[in-house]
Amino acid sequence: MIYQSPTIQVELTADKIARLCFNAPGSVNKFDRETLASLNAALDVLKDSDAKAAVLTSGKDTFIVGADITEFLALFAEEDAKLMEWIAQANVVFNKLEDLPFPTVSAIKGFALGGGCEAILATDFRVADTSAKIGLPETKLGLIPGFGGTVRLPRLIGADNALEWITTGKDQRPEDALKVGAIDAVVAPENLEAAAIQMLNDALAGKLDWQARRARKQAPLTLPKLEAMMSFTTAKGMVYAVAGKHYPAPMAAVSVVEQAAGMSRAEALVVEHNAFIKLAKTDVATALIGIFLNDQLVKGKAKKASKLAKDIKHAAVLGAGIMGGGIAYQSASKGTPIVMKDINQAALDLGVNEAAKLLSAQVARGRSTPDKMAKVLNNITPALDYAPLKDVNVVVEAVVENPKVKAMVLADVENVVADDAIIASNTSTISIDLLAKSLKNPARFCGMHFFNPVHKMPLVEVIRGKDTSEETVASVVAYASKMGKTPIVVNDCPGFFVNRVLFPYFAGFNGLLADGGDFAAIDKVMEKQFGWPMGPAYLLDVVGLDTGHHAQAVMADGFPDRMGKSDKDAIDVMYEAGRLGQKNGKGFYQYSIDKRGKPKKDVDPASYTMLAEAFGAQKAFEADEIIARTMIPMIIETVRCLEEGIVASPAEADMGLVYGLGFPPFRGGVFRYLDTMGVANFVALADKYAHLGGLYQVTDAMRELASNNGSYYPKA
Ligand SMILES: NC(=O)c1ccc[n+]([C@@H]2O[C@H](COP(=O)([O-])OP(=O)(O)OC[C@H]3O[C@@H](n4cnc5c(N)ncnc54)[C@H](O)[C@@H]3O)[C@@H](O)[C@H]2O)c1
Repeated sequence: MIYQSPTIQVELTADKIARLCFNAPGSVNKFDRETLASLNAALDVLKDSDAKAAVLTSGKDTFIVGADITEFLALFAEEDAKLMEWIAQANVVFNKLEDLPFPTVSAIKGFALGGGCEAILATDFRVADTSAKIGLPETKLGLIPGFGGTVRLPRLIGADNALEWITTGKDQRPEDALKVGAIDAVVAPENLEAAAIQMLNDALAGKLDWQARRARKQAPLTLPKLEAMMSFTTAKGMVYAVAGKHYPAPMAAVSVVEQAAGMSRAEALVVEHNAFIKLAKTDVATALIGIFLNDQLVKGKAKKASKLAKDIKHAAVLGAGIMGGGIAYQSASKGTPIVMKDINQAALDLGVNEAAKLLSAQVARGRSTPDKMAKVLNNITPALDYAPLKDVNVVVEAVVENPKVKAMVLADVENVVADDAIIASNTSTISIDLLAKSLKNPARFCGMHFFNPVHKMPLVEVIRGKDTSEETVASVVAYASKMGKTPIVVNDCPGFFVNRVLFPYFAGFNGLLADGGDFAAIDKVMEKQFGWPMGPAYLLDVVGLDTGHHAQAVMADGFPDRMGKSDKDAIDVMYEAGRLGQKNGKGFYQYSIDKRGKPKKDVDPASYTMLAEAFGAQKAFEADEIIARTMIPMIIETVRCLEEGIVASPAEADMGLVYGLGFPPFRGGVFRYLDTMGVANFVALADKYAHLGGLYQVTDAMRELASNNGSYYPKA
């Protein structure tokens, strides 16, 4: 051993080949400050050793997952000079690696992402095994690569390919990385190090020109002027169309590569550093990094829960409708066989057909095989009676949203399943404590609230009733995770968490319409400016105005002071006119089917006439007022949920909003949004609208936090 630290060990073989192994304590390697410092020291030792060549490898299942994102928020809060010092020092280390006086190769398995990818770019050669996933995901965090990724990658694989990698941030499969020349070989895992060392021996024997390789990475990009102009202009157009105005990092990446194209390595790195620092200070980067960290926290909680969880080997779902069919598909495709029970053969056929359709689409896109598809379908057992449920570990009830039907079904189920089987309900509005009354053993019962469409929406709300046992909660959390979903645990209340905060937002929207607002104009502001995937009118049409109408009544019942209403609102107008939304082709908008068979939305003069009859002449509202009047009620209700312990932390609330409702990720969620604008500024804004009613009244605790200049997330 010629060098050893807690994160890196270097040994020299008899042939004088140095083996630099990243092997940090814990499950993965990452570039935290300690590892960077250690790499620096290891390279100093190597440089002065009698090594003839070096291979970089990992003692873990993966190579290096990237920089340590948990260090980012505190680091980025430092002043520019400090941040520049950190990034410049990191680049001294990566340059040192690239400039070693002998050939180098990376032996890559599993993830080599972000800083991990930038490390392999600094070696002369790269060999990956079939498990490798390589990429530069920094733009997904609102950043660009900062350890030379924007400099080395374009010089290695060409500007077009590099921009695609960097602006999409996607992991690349080894065969795709090989195709563009990002790596030099793909081998079976058992041959990885031998193949890497063979490459070094070939370089030492003069069969591979490692110096020429190195020189190319350090020289300016050779692109004819016209071609360069075309290439960067096209990239900018495409990137803007995909990323949009709210996500500046991908565009910044294109500009950096363009600006640095004719520069030496040293000059190009300075361009990269400056752009990195600018992005690191944006609210967007803070929000996206915050989401990453919150996601880790939620996943950590789920992992902890799995220790207390029952092993779910076999599941059942009651109801083969929109939700039941989706739940069956999701469970089966993630490896938990499921019985799908309905009272109606036609519904069962439809459920199985829907699953088959989703699977065929995956096969067509090359994401699955007919073999796998058959296996998943075999994992779904349609049933018209309860007999096949007697051995399942969990039952998810997803029958019609009717308390009486649900009570009956739950009681029946409890009589059929094993004593220790868990029973969950996918109800969207009915109190879990109320439903629990129909069970003999309410400890084994909780809510498991999926979102529509189940296969796409990442969130599952797990609702703890007052009698639910921790083992039940943990088991349902573990089952949701196994289904590939992100579970957050909330306490029981009308609307649970997500719908409880959504309906105040709809109330704000209704208020605007009652004052003459134009729903299409409101949708435009909320989509284009605030960043929601759909504005409130469109969302109501997609959810269904019957569902919206019903849920609104449940919320009014639960929170009469704030959500009770005496006047007819726009939801009532649409519902009473039989305009149920997308499902019957008419809601706020009207719908037809386009050439590709997708629903197409158009403005319908009839709905304007109806709204004008109910609320009088139209009035134009400024974008700021539209945002304030819809968002203030949602924000205050979210805060109330935290204060009442419905949701456990700002992090989980924000993940619920982002994953369950599509809250704009670049804003990070309600609590991040509040911290970014300043709680005091929000309170002042809400006070301006306080005359609009209870939903606009901030809580005492918010006011106190504002006066103490406090925040919901710890200040970095
Ligand atoms: N659709 C959504 O967007 C959505 C979202 C989240 C939660 N939910 C909730 O999920 C549940 C189901 O909603 P859906 O939209 O799938 O409804 P749906 O009407 O599409 O399906 C309900 C199914 O239940 C079946 N059913 C009725 N009584 C039954 C019984 N006794 N035993 C077995 N099956 C029975 C019906 O035949 C039908 O196939 C509801 O509680 C709803 O509130 C719906």
